[in-house]
Amino acid sequence: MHADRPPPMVLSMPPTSPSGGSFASLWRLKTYVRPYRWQMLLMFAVALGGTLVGVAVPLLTKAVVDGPLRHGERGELWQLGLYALLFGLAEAVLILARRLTLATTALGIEKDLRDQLYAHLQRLDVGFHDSWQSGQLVARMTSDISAIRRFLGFALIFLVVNSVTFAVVGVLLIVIHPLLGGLVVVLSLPLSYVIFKYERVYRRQIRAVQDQQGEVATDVEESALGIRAVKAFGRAGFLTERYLAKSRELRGLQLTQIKTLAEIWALIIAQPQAVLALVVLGGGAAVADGTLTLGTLIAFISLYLLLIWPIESMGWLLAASQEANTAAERVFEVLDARPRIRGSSHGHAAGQARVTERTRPDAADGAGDAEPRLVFEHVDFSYPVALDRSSGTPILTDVNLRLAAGETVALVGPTGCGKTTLTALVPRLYDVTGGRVLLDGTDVREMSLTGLRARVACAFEDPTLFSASVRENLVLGRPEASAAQVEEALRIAQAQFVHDLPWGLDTRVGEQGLSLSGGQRQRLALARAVLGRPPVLVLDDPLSALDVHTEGLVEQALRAVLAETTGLVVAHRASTVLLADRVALLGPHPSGGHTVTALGTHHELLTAEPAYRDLLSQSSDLVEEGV
Ligand SMILES: Nc1ncnc2c1ncn2[C@@H]1O[C@H](COP(=O)(O)OP(=O)(O)OP(=O)(O)O)[C@@H](O)[C@H]1O
Repeated sequence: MHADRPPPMVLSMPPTSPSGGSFASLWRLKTYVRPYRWQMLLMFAVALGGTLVGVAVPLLTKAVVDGPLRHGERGELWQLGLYALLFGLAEAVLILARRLTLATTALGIEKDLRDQLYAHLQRLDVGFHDSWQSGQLVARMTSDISAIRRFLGFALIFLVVNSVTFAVVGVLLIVIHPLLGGLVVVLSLPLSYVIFKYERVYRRQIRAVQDQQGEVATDVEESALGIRAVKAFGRAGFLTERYLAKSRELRGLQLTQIKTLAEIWALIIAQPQAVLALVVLGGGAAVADGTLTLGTLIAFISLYLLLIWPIESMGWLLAASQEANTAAERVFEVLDARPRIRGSSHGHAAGQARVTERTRPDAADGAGDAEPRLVFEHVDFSYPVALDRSSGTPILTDVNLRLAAGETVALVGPTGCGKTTLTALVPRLYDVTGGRVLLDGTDVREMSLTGLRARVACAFEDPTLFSASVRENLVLGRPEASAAQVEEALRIAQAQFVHDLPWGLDTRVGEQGLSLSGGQRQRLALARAVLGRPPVLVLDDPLSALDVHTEGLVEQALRAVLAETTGLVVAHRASTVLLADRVALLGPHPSGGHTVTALGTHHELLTAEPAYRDLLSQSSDLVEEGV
């Protein structure tokens, strides 16, 4: 890595050095090849058939030269000519069959691998995605998988076919003329050694290129997604510089890789030509001496010429194999990552594994004696800073909070104190590192993920809309929602503006669709969360992007929703705080991280907690009202 290179935009990076044996990762692809084994076998058989037919032609030539030509027998010539024609036709048909099977097989394996990688990425937890650059994942899904397809559909077949050609032709050459044949075989040994040496160097170089391609893809993606910020802050120049530096580095790495490849190719091309010159010289002398027939020399040279393309293509084939091996290595790095957040295999709904009286947190943490719906019990949390390390700096320490059914609690605290983090523990975007979160008495880790997420709906601070219709975006978490439920959710979130969009609820929004304002997006995200009236609603500053008038209307409707559901609401603004029955104030914990330092109604905290008053001091109307 260059010293002047900017630090990565992620907390940790996936492994970047090659691991395992030379072709260890390619070998692991066998599971994906197995369903296509018959097609693969057919491909090998057809390719080998084509090669053997090709080998037969020089032998036929020898028969023609040493037989009919030498003895002037025309009848035999016609027969041999017919054989040559049949062999030629057979070769053409076999090549056609190979190409047709190859396309469907290789594309089928590529699709299976890509589909599985995509599904795996969806299964992996948020912590994994936090620590991987998205460009690296995109590069693995696209260019790496294509490199694997090229290998399986072409390089692998020819590696096998070429090896068989070497063996068959090598034996035939020795049989035809042991001395010349032996010379050809012995002279090919140093070349094999040099190729083996180069292969290790090339492997490292190709991995560096592929990783750098991921870096460049990340830069392109970031600047495309963040184009508004880039323009607004006039940072296009800075980002272009950063991109150019990475692009230059990629070019440098590619040039080094090409230089290595060029050296291997030069050797691979020079060696057979030099051997051919020796064969022509030695063979010519033997024919002149009468120790070798002309037909044998022609057959020998024709057979040797059959080896030239396989030898020359070895450079390309080895390069393609190495590229595919490192590509497979990079794909398996993702496939091998295990989701750290999994639903319980029992998949039971709330109700089992109830909290005993002994383990219940203090009643002072809220919710009185009623059976609490949502409980944070001695919760600790720290973000995993690296894939292989389990914990970093504590963010939350010993958080205790109980929310009764139907109660709404607002989370208030200085910026960066962990409010959003605390809400993310409910739908298990992250798992607690200590303590537990209970929903209706069941540890959320003991529930099935589908069950849990059907009971908990969230609206995040940054409302993400997908490239899909408004309706598809709305029913994301509840595909079964009725039209009436969608309408109700739109009313609660004051998002009826969607009916005025060019195609109403069918209008495409998101990245490739119509651009919506921040407030509009926030209202859609809110409608998505309240759709189907989930038992637990987690809202991260739901009113932040709304104008005063809309805010009032949303607040009113949301109040009605929150009266019937249990709500955990991150509040930065005093108006949001007023949606809640009680407020949990987050502040520093003596042993690091943040915890709930005060709990009570808005008015209680205003009177008793100077820190709370300070935090809300900007909303002076509420402070005055409270006091
Ligand atoms: N994905 C992440 N990986 C590592 N650290 C994170 C991650 N997300 C947040 N943090 C860190 O955790 C801390 C708490 O962040 P969080 O977003 O929960 O705070 P917050 O109270 O919601 O802040 P704000 O009021 O500004 O929205 C911050 O120090 C932040 O840098």
